[in-house]
Amino acid sequence: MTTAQTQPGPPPWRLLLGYVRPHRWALAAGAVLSLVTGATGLLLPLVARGLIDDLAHDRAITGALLAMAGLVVTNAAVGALGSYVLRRTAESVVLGARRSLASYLLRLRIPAVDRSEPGDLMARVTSDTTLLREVTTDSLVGLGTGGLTLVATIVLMGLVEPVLLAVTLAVILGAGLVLGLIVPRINRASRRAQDAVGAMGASLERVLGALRTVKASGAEQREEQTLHAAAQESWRQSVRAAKWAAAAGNTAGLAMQIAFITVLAVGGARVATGAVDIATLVAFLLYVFYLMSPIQQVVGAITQYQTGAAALTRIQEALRLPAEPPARPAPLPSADAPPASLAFEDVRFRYSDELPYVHEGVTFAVPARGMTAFVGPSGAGKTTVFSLIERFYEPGSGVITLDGLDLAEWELPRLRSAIGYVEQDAPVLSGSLRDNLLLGSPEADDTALAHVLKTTRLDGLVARLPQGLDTLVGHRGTRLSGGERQRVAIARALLRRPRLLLLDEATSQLDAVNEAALRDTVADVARTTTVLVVAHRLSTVTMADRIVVMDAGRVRAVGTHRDLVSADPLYAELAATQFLATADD
Ligand SMILES: Nc1ncnc2c1ncn2[C@@H]1O[C@H](COP(=O)(O)OP(=O)(O)OP(=O)(O)O)[C@@H](O)[C@H]1O
Repeated sequence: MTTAQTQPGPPPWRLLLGYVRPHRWALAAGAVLSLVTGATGLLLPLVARGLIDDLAHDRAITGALLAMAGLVVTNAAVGALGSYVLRRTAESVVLGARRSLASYLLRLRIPAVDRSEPGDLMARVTSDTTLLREVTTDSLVGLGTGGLTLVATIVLMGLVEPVLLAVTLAVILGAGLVLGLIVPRINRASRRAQDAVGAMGASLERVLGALRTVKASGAEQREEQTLHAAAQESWRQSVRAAKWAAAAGNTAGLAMQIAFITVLAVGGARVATGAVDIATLVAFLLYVFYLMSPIQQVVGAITQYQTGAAALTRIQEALRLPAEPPARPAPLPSADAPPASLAFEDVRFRYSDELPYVHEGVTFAVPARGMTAFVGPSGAGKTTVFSLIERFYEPGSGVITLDGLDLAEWELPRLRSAIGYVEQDAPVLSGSLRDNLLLGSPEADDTALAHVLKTTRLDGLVARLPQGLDTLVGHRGTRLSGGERQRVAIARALLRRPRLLLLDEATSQLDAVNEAALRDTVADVARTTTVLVVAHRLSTVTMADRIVVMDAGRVRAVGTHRDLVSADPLYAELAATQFLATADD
């Protein structure tokens, strides 16, 4: 995915702190509860010593027993509570990351979506965010509690014997340098492992999105190889990360052993010269022993953080993709809203800097009300006209106006709420028929719904289905026929009572009866609103009020069917050869 090629941003921990900040008090409470659990654990030996003492001196042991029982119960209860609070906080951090990322992805600009793999984006929301869970608990809390203990122990060691502390710190510093070499390797391997998970998500999405074609092409085995290769790569990199993490843990352990031996040697020499007494050396060695646990904890936190940092970087990359500004949804046009007028003025546009221009100076004007058909050879830039009207892309130069106002001046939700758009492949979303119809107008009442079902001739289908409007249509509407999907898409757009209807006509899929009915519906709609159709049928163009003929990114002629057949050779040729004439033409 090309998000991986975006500029490096701020360090990932900043993003993590952003997600953790709303939960900082819960996290601190969890950390304090963990410390209290540790402290109550440390008290137990003392109470046990008192109990043995009481037994030896023939004293009543009830008090000591009660104290012990109380401590055990408190330790267990506080421990459980602490662990619950920490896990809950970690889940809340994951939730926050998922929500912000999901909201951001919905606002992505279409060019960013064009360059991304949906499966990889999905992996960033589902898999990468999950890794924040361990980072929050193990890394942050481990670093906090382990770091505090470490500093406290080092301060005490300094008070006991500064020279031996210097020796210990020198060994720790050496280990730190080795860790400095290992840690980036864990980060790199984790990053590659997560990228491979993303690649696997992308491959899965590609295969499952077109499983019928994959099967029909007998391509299962090749696709399987791609999926396996991604899974294998993730395994390989995770194993590599595990290898380096183990090396880091062992380096810390080894460093402590070396520190212990060095302190013993240097301390022994100092005892021999009388610089320190033997009791100081023993006390210092005990501290070196105590140092082990917080150091392991801090190193564990750092290595754990590397996996999280790799995930955070991937999340950050997705959050840096170009997105539309956040905006409140706009209300749909009222029933008496006037139809919109539209104009393109010398519009030049290309999909990206490396690609040739699709529009090389497109100019046309469409008055409010009536039907305008766009025709032209495949690839002439007709659908692109619609994409620019919806502001999925911005023109390189020239002006597009709706109601005389530059599209750039329109608030995006208000612009889109004025438009009903039926894409050529009429996408239907998984869910019920009702969900699909109400997608763009959740407030539409039953009367409006019934009316639209009738005009798009879906009423018969709904009546036939046992669950009626609540029938599930399957992933991408696979349980509907192509023609039904088309009519659902048109019904969805009509329910919005658009001031401008954009209809990218499918090249096939409607039978003659339904097509004639829809043609009547569109003609009806065009009496009250502005309708733009990318036309592939002669029956559509013959009823259009005006036809815009596009070729090679320019408008070559505008007129009625009758005018153009005689005036424009390309149109005459298209009319004769390319339009799909229907039974009743
Ligand atoms: N998202 C995109 N990224 C890059 N190029 C694109 C994109 N969409 C379309 N194109 C290219 O832009 C050109 C115009 O496409 P457009 O879909 O507007 O053509 P069209 O006239 O509607 O064609 P058809 O009648 O076949 O639907 C084509 O050459 C196409 O390959």
